[in-house]
Amino acid sequence: MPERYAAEVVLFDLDGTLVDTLPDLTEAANRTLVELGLPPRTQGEIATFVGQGIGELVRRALGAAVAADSARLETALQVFRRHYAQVNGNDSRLYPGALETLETLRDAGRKLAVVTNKASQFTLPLLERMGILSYFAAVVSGDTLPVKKPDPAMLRYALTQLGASSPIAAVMVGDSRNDALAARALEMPVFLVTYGYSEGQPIHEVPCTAYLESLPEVLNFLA
Ligand SMILES: O=C(O)COP(=O)(O)O
Ligand SMILES: [Mg+2]
Repeated sequence: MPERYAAEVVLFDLDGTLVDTLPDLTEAANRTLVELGLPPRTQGEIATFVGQGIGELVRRALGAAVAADSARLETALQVFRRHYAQVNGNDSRLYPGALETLETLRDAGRKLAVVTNKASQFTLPLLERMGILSYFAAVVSGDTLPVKKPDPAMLRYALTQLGASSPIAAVMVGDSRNDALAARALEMPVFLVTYGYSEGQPIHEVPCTAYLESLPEVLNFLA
């Protein structure tokens, strides 16, 4: 029997954990690259660029040489925002079991929050479009605070918003080292899904409380 955690709060990462956003991120990135006269990227490449927000995604997609030109980088970011606003959600899908997991947690009286490095202009419409916005009592996005994960401030902010008594009363569920480092800085248990993006790093190299092959497995760890 695994150890069980009496979490009053469950914090969820978004991209690669709740929702497979890679098709739309790839489409927006490639529309951006083509518009700028640069070669498109494969979905596999883009997967390794996701995790630290759209600024990092665009910088990595451009490549180091082009991204070193700050004016081009800024233009590319604006172009990406325009394209992603158009496609955000078109081909994104909830991962198997995500909806059922949120339902079960809510029905058990736990408070849920999204803590994502995705910019808020994209986070809220995506949650709405996936039909899951109403499950969350708080949504902390990549531009809500001056810092992003792995800085633990985003998690702390979510706990404050939910009125959680302490980080020990919460667990985090994510797909990358950014999630793991942020949670571990607060000594919060952290579960990593093995189907996400993990910025191209083998997920089993990232220390965590336990790995989840599917989202509903988190229920086995909650008291
Ligand atoms: O926007 C990103 O790069 C990743 O977002 P996430 O924190 O929901 O994985
Ligand atoms: Mg993620």
